[in-house]
Amino acid sequence: MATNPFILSIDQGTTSTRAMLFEKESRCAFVARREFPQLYPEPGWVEHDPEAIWTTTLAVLRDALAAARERQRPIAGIGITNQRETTVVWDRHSGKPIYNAIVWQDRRTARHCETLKQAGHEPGVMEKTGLLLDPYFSATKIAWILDHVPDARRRAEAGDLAFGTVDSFLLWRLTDGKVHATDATNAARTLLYNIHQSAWDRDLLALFDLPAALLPEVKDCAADFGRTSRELLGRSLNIGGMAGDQQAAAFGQTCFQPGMTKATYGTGCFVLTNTGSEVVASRSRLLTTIGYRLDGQNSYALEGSIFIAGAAVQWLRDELGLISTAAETEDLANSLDHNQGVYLVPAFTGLGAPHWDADARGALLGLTRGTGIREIVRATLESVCYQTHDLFRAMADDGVTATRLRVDGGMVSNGWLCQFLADILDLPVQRPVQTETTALGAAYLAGLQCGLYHSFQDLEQNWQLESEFSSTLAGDARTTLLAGWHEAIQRVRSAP
Ligand SMILES: Nc1ncnc2c1ncn2[C@@H]1O[C@H](COP(=O)(O)OP(=O)(O)O)[C@@H](O)[C@H]1O
Ligand SMILES: O=P(O)(O)OC[C@H](O)CO
Repeated sequence: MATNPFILSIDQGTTSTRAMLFEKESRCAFVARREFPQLYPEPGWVEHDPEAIWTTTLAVLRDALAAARERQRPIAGIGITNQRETTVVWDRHSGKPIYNAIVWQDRRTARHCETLKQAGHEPGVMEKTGLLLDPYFSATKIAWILDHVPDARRRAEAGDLAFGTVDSFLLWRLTDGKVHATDATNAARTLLYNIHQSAWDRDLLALFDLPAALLPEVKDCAADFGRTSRELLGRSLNIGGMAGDQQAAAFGQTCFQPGMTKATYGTGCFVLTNTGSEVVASRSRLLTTIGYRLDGQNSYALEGSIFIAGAAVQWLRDELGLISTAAETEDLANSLDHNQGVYLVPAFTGLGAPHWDADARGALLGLTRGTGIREIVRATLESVCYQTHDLFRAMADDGVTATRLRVDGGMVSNGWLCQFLADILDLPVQRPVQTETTALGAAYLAGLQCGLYHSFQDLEQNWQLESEFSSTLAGDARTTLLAGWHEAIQRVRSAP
């Protein structure tokens, strides 16, 4: 292996695409980032143009390769991590998508899911996939495309079309159509993959009326995913790591032992607890998912998914105009001793775990004549912490208890948020030095595959604590705050 190489990570997220160069010891040496348009063709629909996903990926990749060249450093391998569940169907011959990418947040298939639920299919689906019948996941999105794009179903059955989550689509393009593959963590979010047998499931394909010919091969998270096309990048680089972004973040946080838990605060918030080789079937409407697969062995996780976290701060900035930057929220929240009884329930796209109430809508409660910007901002940050608390309570009901929480994502630069989180969870909250853990996790997977790392210990020694936040709140104050929150949640539920 060449000396002192970088690992290149592609992080294709919901609102932007990033490429980063990592040093072996986890320092990020370079970041390129491009945003791309969010498309809302109808209420409740969210789409991306797959060509925008592709062109932003190519642009950030080229920037990262130029940065490595400038520093005269080789690239050991590429890791890919991605927004999960988002669905692309493309023509195998031309490589062109036949419809826009239907994004994980899209609710257009709510009725399809409801029909399947009414017919009693949810318990069987949950048993095999660890997921619920919700429009969040890929299967009903694929069916929608086949049912609405002329001739798509026939072409799918003839083997002319390919389905992939964003990782697969990018891999196909990067390898010039040579590789149609995904990894176990992304496959586990489709509603078509049996997480016990580690195989696409024929009965699930029949239930959603989807031909197997659409599907990619499923690999380990550290595996030979092929090489980048020389025509495309001028270099043939090994793609050796792949994982959905939340699983990659848990890997980047080195949550390798059962019980270790991370929460990533970006657009949404996703809490994952490692459950090791044990598949914990949630009784509390959390998701069971594959945390990572290495050497053919699954490590499982319990997941709580909150759809709106940082997006609520963006709403304060862009829709309400109450702040001009997200960072201002810290001082505004800090300037109050108490929330003054004001609660925001940011159910802008319904409620995720553990409620899964697609029809709930947001509300601001407890307003008085004295309520101002500071109270609303504080209620917004508090809502992110209360939602996390509800996930932890659900996990505890499932017999999974965390003793501390590792946090990452754009929001955790907000120290007030981290402190309130520790107060409400009554748990130590640990913020690492490297909070770009999603991209780092993909880099670690690629680094394991190319032999830059040899064991989990190599990765664990990279993890460094930046700050630990511990609860300073008295128990009865916590109980009172949570009682106010739960009353607010009841007020917005569509069917309490
Ligand atoms: N200091 C801050 N306080 C509160 N929220 C913040 C702060 N900085 C960023 N955010 C929020 O974090 C989100 C960005 O995080 P990021 O991890 O980049 O998200 P994503 O990868 O989902 O696009 C935005 O929604 C933004 O509003
Ligand atoms: O792109 P992010 O960071 O908002 O993450 C999206 C999740 O993967 C959706 O499940």
